[in-house]
Amino acid sequence: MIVFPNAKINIGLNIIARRPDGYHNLETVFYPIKINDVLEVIEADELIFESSGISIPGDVNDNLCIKGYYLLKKDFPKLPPVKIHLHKNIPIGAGLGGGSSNAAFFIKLMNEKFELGLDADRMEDYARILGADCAFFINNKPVFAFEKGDEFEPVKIDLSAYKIVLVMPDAHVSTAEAYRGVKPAPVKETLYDLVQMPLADWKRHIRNDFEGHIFNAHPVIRGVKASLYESGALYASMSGSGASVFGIFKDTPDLSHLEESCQVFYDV
Ligand SMILES: C[C@](O)(CO)[C@H](O)COP(=O)(O)OP(=O)(O)OC[C@H]1O[C@@H](n2ccc(N)nc2=O)[C@H](O)[C@@H]1O
Ligand SMILES: Nc1ncnc2c1ncn2[C@@H]1O[C@H](COP(=O)(O)OP(=O)(O)OP(=O)(O)O)[C@@H](O)[C@H]1O
Repeated sequence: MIVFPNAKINIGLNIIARRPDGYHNLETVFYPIKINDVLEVIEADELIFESSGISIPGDVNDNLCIKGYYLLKKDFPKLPPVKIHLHKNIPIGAGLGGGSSNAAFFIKLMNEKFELGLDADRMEDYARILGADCAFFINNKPVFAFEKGDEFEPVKIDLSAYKIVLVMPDAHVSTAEAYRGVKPAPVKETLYDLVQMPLADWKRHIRNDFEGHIFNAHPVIRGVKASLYESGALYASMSGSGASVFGIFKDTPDLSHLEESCQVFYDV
């Protein structure tokens, strides 16, 4: 069975408080975008993980698909071994939730392939264990997220009339690095209300709290955001913990001046 895990962007990201468990409470809006990996699972004699495309740093046993397999295996001991092939297109260290999406799609795939009978809520519960971003990808619809980013309220946002462009500069930011540098603060107005404003007003009201210190550490990312505004973006922001930056445009912009140093994904 083959599935196509997609990426997400964060529209707004406010880090509100540090939690006793070391994580942070936040507010964000997750919006799915059309940059996809390819994930194939077939039955095999032993558990095997292979990947192609962008190389994935770290130990194979830390791959979120393998972690997902062992998580399900604990509760479903009869699960047979599988061979997992992941073709990686979603940039890593990008704030696009690629690994998290792989984990959630792996759970959904296993549920369907082996008829585990899990409903969406139960799959979200498994996904939450693997990472804060993972649960969103179970339903994979635009949502306002709060707590660790793994509790949701539906939100009505439809950007289909616009062109979303995603730029990945030559910089990588790890999520842990991003959280280490941020000062949590309560919000004056909840993002849940702010995203209901007209898109033209987002620029003045909707922020990503990671941008300040990440832009200082990686000025190239600040430059990309400025370029997107200069090219006519109605709204532009770093996604999640970076390093990718998205712009929302009325019409597809000409970003050829960025293409030498950055990877540009049009109309995602
Ligand atoms: C930046 C975002 O992508 C925004 O959507 C997410 O908050 C990150 O979610 P994620 O990559 O799934 O995060 P996890 O893999 O669960 O955690 C990675 C590290 O990020 C930090 N972390 C993550 C989520 C959160 N609400 N508070 C945190 O402090 C913790 O230091 C944790 O050790
Ligand atoms: N399936 C996977 N795809 C990509 N990275 C994975 C995967 N499974 C585990 N990882 C690990 O996650 C790390 C990337 O996570 P990191 O949070 O730094 O980047 P990210 O792309 O911004 O992801 P996110 O937006 O989910 O936080 C990689 O270095 C890798 O070791």
